[in-house]
Amino acid sequence: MTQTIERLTLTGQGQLPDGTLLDRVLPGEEVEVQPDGSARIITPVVDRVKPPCRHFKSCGGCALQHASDGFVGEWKKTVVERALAARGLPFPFRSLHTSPPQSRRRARLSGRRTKKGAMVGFHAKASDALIEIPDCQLLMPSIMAGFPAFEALTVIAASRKSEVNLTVTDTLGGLDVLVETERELTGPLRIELAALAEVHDLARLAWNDDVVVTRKDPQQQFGTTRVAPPSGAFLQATREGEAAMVHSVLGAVTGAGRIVDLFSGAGTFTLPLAQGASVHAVEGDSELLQALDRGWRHGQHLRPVTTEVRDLFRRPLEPDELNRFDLALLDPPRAGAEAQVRAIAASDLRRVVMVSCNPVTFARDVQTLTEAGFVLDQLDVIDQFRWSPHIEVVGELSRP
Ligand SMILES: C[S@@+](CC[C@H](N)C(=O)[O-])C[C@H]1O[C@@H](n2cnc3c(N)ncnc32)[C@H](O)[C@@H]1O
Repeated sequence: MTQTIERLTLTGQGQLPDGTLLDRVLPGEEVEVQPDGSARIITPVVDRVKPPCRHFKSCGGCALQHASDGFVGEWKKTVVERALAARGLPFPFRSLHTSPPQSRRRARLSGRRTKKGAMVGFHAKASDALIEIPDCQLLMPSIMAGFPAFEALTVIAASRKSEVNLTVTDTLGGLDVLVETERELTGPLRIELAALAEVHDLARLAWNDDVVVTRKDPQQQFGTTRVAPPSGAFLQATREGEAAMVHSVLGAVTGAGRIVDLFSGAGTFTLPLAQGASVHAVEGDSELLQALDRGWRHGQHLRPVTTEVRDLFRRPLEPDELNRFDLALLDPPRAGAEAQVRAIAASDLRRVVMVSCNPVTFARDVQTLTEAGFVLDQLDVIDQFRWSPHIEVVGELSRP
């Protein structure tokens, strides 16, 4: 029976009128559901394109390679617009950034031992099956060139029964690799791993919570300042996406001399902001703040930066603490910043910039602010997780 795809869900799956969810389809397409639950496309829409990566059908790393960039961009905009409309909020869209192919600078890969050696890749969607990705179109070429090292590490770290996780990050010094494994780090193993890092020219190699060797500074460039975040630390997914977000944030803070950067991480926004304003960076992870502080101390021509380790879900900055600043920037995790936003609503702050990776919690938090007199003035949509359903936004809010 031929049926028509009604819409895409937030996970990028196509939905039929009876609620059935299908992968790799687009709204308006006529399909037949196959006995294995996959879709046979009967009538494609014009937005359908040939997936650029040959692994797309099997690999779970991408969900939307069958759609044109134009379609994906419009769809991501619509997801944000609908999340805001559901709360009666406007969608003052200004710009859309889409990161290019082969630009992802951080990835969490899985590795497994095989009879011949090891395989490293992404999992198939919702499956234990591991897919090798020699022609991946997502990851930076520098990460693709690191696969011999990842495989050699997997041979050491994994057993035939257990998988290992490899968090790999492209840094200014080369690849930074964190191996998460059940195998314990012993003295002889440490020597073996240090030699492996040498052979493969890794910048840094960490084994669970231990840094085995730092051969080159695993730094990132935040504005004019270089920071070496801890192994496996959060980092915006692409340099291009980060640049677009920093550009939006800097454009939104004109004239603000004292800024509080909430959920600051290792200083992605703090340090570019510190080129023109004094910044108080607040974050729950002390190692990230130590890295930020070290970067600031080595930076040049920066205004004062202070740091504070604080759980902003349990102990948000109170209104009297917020009133010391001209503007608050927030970049919370997916759960949003409910408690912190309530405190901002009750403060005297008149300018807020919100960065978010979840349109649903973003809309909830914006609503709290608009109920306290704020207006969402403009919004930039950032697609740095290309070909995935993830969306980032930067919103600028003010109140008279
Ligand atoms: C989306 S990241 C943004 C980090 C930074 N702004 C950046 O762009 O690199 C969210 C940050 O919130 C921090 N975080 C998560 N839960 C927190 C909490 N309850 N209190 C304070 N910080 C928290 C994480 O450690 C992480 O650095």
